Amino acid sequence: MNDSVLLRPAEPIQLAWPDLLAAVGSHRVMGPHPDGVCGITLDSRQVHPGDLYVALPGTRSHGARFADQARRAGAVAILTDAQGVGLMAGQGAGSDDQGTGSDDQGINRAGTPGASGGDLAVIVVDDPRSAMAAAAARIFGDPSRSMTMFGITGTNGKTTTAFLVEAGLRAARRHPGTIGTIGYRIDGAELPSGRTTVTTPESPDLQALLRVMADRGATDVVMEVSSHALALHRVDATVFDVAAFTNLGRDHLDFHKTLDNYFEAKARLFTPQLTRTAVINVDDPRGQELTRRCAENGVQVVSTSVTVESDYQVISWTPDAQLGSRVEVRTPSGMRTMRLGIPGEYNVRNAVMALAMLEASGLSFDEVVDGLQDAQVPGRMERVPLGEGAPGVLVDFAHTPQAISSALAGAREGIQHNGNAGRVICVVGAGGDRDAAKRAPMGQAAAEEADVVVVTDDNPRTEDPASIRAAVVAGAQQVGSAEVINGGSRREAIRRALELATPRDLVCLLGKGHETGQQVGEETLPFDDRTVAAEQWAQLRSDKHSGDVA
Ligand SMILES: CC(=O)N[C@H]1[C@@H](OP(=O)(O)OP(=O)(O)OC[C@H]2O[C@@H](n3ccc(=O)[nH]c3=O)[C@H](O)[C@@H]2O)O[C@H](CO)[C@@H](O)[C@@H]1O[C@H](C)C(=O)N[C@@H](C)C(=O)N[C@H](CCC(=O)O)C(=O)O
Ligand SMILES: Nc1ncnc2c1ncn2[C@@H]1O[C@H](COP(=O)(O)OP(=O)(O)OP(=O)(O)O)[C@@H](O)[C@H]1O
Ligand SMILES: N[C@H](CCC[C@H](N)C(=O)O)C(=O)O
Repeated sequence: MNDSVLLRPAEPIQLAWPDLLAAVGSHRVMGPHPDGVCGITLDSRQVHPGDLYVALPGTRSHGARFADQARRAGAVAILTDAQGVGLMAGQGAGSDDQGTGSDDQGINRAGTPGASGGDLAVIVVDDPRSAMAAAAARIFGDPSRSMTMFGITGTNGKTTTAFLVEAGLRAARRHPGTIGTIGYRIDGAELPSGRTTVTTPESPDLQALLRVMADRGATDVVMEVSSHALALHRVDATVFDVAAFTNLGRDHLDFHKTLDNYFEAKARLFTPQLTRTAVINVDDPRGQELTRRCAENGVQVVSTSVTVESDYQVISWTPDAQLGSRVEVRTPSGMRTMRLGIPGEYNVRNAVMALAMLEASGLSFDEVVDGLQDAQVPGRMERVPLGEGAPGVLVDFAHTPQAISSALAGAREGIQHNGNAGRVICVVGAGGDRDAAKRAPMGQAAAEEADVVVVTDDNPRTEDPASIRAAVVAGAQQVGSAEVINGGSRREAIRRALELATPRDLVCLLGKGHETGQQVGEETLPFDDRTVAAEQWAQLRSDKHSGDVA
């Protein structure tokens, strides 16, 4: 089944041509005009009849190269940049150009023979991603304006905080939609096309999804806003009532190049065009910087912290025996106490941030607290029960140096609180085709916190797994205090960790969290850390049993 069909609104949509042109801003137009458009997409393979096809420059290609495919699938117009026009002309895509294009804005016509995308109208703009976002919001009726919108950005903690906000909203009997790394849900039920490969969808998919959510009765939407999304204008034309900044750490420098660029991408969210109220973790120095900027640009700020003076300030917190914690927080409405079911100081931060977001939207502590206390997040410090005599096993999505430190520190606090002097054994690798410079720091972070580090593969994608492992091992070996093992494939490494562990130890499988597949080359093979841990434990027991019998 084609996912995009499911994410389109049930009711047909038609945006009149002049309204579309008004939405995209400054432009020039070539070719005959259709009456209007019924949808929008940036992928020629996803075109529905009546769509506007947006031909974007990409990292591998330019969408203009697929204009013919879009036209054959029923696109009635193309939105692109000057480069796209040139490419379509070069391809002869517009061999049947009637040359009847008009200049609606009084700007020069391209006058390029054959550049109109054939019998299609071509709208040419300088920044097709911004224009695409504005057009998408308009085509789908500006759905973000009819719901309370929560956005969360930051290197780590977006998914967790989104789950906490969702749980608080559901406790308050609201009907939240959610959009993020773990898919799309309404009222907790996954949408049929819920499994996604991106955290924040491209604007045509996002606006269609928001329309679907609004039509299905969502009162609120909680969404993760990645730095890619901000840099690539995926959330332009979406207005967030409340947006949160969790932290900035090392990730995605393959895309942003420098930490400052990465921060600037995130900072875009905290401007009046996108956000009304900002909830900011001011323990992070970049959070302090954002607070200063908001004071200048007029976005209202609510601050949260564990260590410095703030609006929502954690006064104390203690880990408890069930890998949870008890938190005392001073809020603008008084002192509050919560018992969280998720461990670690970082989850205290996430929960306080979620509370501040919910109260900023007008809800009260009493309405939301049960949700915050009960929330669990798939693949985040998720325990894998293996039965009697087995070591503790947990699965976590930590795939940055900071996340690895936080998760392992949380795991250590949990077992120490239990009066258990067992070891923390960490299985960790780094993803291929992603920021290579984070690999050694990831190994280092693991070795600083764990007693044993079994280095393995994450999603190798198109890279050589052994070279990725070597980089992680090199970082881990710099530390000197932990035993570091090159554990081979992920299945072998999980087995090795379980073999080494005593029932008092805690085995932490990091990096893949909720993921159910492993990307190897261009393929995604079935792989779920939770299932593989259970399978390998059963195998070890059976091997041991046959050894005993023999
Ligand atoms: C780095 C990045 O963001 N890449 C995005 C980019 O792909 P690209 O530049 O490689 O595209 P391309 O292959 O050169 O193709 C150019 C254009 O032709 C179109 N095309 C291509 C082939 C075809 O047959 N027909 C067609 O129309 C493509 O849709 C594209 O618009 O443009 C595509 C659509 O225009 C995106 O879907 C794609 O995101 C991919 C899926 C991706 O994996 N992105 C990741 C890195 C990402 O966005 N991650 C963030 C961060 C997550 C986190 O915080 O951890 C996220 O929000 O998920
Ligand atoms: N506030 C935080 N500070 C530091 N580490 C955190 C924080 N919250 C979560 N983590 C760690 O980061 C991992 C990923 O958390 P989560 O999925 O909530 O973040 P994310 O920002 O959505 O990540 P991604 O963008 O990669 O999907 C967790 O499994 C945990 O190890
Ligand atoms: N959204 C993140 C997820 C990384 C998950 C980890 N398992 C990996 O493959 O590196 C990314 O695409 O970079």
